[in-house]
Amino acid sequence: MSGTNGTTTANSANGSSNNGGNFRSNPYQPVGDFLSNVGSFKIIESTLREGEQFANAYFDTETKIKIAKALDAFGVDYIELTSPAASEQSRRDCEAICKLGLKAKILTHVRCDMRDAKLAVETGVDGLDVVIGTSSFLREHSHGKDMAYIEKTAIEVIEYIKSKGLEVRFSSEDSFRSDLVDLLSLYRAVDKVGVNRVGIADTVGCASPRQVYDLVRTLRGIVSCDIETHFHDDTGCSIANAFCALEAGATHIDTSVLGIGERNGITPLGGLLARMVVTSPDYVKSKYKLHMLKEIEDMVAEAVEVNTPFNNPITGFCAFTHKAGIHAKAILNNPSTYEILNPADFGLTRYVHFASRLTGWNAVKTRVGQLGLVMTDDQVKEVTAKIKALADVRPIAIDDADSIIRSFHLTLHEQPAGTQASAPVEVAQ
Ligand SMILES: CC(=O)SCCNC(=O)CCNC(=O)[C@H](O)C(C)(C)COP(=O)(O)OP(=O)(O)OC[C@H]1O[C@@H](n2cnc3c(N)ncnc32)[C@H](O)[C@@H]1OP(=O)(O)O
Ligand SMILES: O=C(O)CCC(=O)C(=O)O
Ligand SMILES: [Mg+2]
Repeated sequence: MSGTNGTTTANSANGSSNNGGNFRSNPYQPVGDFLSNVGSFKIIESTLREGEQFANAYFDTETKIKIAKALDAFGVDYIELTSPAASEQSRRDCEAICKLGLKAKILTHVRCDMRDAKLAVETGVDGLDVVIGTSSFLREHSHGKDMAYIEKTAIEVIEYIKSKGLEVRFSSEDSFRSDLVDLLSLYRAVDKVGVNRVGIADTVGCASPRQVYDLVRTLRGIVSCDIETHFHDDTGCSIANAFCALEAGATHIDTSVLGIGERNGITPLGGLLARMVVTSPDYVKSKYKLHMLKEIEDMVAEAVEVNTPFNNPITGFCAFTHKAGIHAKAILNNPSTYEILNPADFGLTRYVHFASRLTGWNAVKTRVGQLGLVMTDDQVKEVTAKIKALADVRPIAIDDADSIIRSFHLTLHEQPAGTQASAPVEVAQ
């Protein structure tokens, strides 16, 4: 099929499948680290909790249900919902989603407060994600509680939730600006009373991958329960931080579709899976319906009235577009030369640009073939020069390049004018 911006779909030069033979080897799997969970992590999908905190988000019940069903079909392990303490409708929506009978476990996210916990356990959720800030910023300027109060209340709330037969996670908010000794002693205390998971949250997006690795690794040595992690993207590290957390022994990663959340959001579902499919292809491809990613992102983008960013991993409009001639030639020979992700894994197609001044003759040769025309290599080089000449004057579109190719071809064969098509040709792959 023809692209819209001077591109054409392309498989390998001989037209064979782009996934054959030696398409990808996997040198990225860390080896020799028995704590690493890069090949067995779980996703706590928080579009319907953290995502609702995105500035543009307003999810009515129908939209929440649609998103929850799509995430479930996609294969996420958990779906986290807004606290039922937030509003009466939030509570009703939580109950409605619990009644859908999804495969994913349904969690709701509550303050470390017995009133919130009591309300939440009545909604039908499988578990509660309990949170309280532990940094001095939050202890002084948010809830005003000291560490002794936090530990005592955490234990009460955890024991209460467990007494109701539900799963419970306890997380410190702003973990990376919290005192390490305080934090570890709090986690040790909640681990002792049987919490299912402890959570580390980079609430302000300040952590670097190395800091994440160190903290998770240290925590891994302190608690025996699972470790969940939550990374904001203020400094652009949310995917790298999630990856390092897994390498250090974290078991669960919080995501949201397109990364939506407070401020500029958290680890995006698609971006995380782009990272993880490279590291752990068998696990990721067998667990998640990767072909659904675009549809889910489009659904959420529409619901919150944003466009998918052009540079979004996997689904950005040019994520699999190759433009410069050097790239195009190699991609046409073997896509792995300039692609670490295979678009076919996501139900997508790659495009090779052939209408710019950076275009080389190899890309044009492929296009000539797609148009059903025959030229020698020297002739292709000549017509490539004509495409470049026009592209030096103004941006050119697919129609322009095709017209140049067709006109040139006509001159070669002295065909009468007027037989050339102006529209780009659909090319079957
Ligand atoms: C980092 C995160 O994303 S955490 C999750 C954030 N999610 C939400 O905030 C859910 C939506 N929130 C809401 O609807 C409201 O904030 C509510 C219903 C939770 C609370 O509303 P209000 O009682 O009106 O309080 P308000 O929002 O102004 O302030 C937050 C309150 O929670 C308390 N609080 C904050 N964190 C915690 C905590 N982890 N555990 C217990 N209490 C807490 C604060 O002390 C404050 O209570 P106060 O006014 O009695 O001092
Ligand atoms: O509950 C958590 O672990 C995270 C809460 C949160 O959204 C945050 O700290 O940014
Ligand atoms: Mg958050």
